[in-house]
Amino acid sequence: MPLQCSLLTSGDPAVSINPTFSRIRLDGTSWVDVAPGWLRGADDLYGTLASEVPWRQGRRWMYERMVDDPRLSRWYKATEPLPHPILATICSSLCAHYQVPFGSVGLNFYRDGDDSVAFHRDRELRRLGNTLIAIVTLGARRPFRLRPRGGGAGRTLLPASGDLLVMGGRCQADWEHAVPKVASCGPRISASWRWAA
Ligand SMILES: O=C(O)CCC(=O)C(=O)O
Ligand SMILES: [Fe+2]
Repeated sequence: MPLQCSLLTSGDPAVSINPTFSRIRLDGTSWVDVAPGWLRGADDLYGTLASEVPWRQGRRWMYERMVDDPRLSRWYKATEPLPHPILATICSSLCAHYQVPFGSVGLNFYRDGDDSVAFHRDRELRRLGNTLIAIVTLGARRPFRLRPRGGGAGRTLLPASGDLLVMGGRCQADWEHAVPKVASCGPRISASWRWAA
């Protein structure tokens, strides 16, 4: 599906040279950084990844039967060739900004508003009190929701194409996040990198 063109989101992908980071404090120990327009050319990168990544259909057991995950995904091991060189540049920029070694990249493809990911904590990080998950949005803007595990008010962010969102601190231990289904929207790919202390 073609995406709306804009000067910042079309063209060769590149990390912005003067991004603005804002930190949203979720509570005393969990936070989310947001850097709007962090990646330029995000719609072009969306186009390349949508057509060239060998997407996989994940499946899981639910109520005693196997169901398809409502999204496609592809995780790259550190040793695997990446589908676009900018993914390595993004990883280096994130490492430089946060001064930690981010690892391999995971890609998720939400084909339309019916694709989603339910509230969850990232499995391998959920017992840890100091983690970073950096997510770059490519394509459609969709709500990204956060809610405290113990109950209470949540937050809804609306990352647009090229925006960077980074969950940090105890965000995996104490908060859950989701990309809920929406009535109608274009396709979105998220690219994510993880680090744990
Ligand atoms: O697509 C996103 O923005 C979030 C994906 C996510 O939370 C996950 O794959 O664990
Ligand atoms: Fe997640």
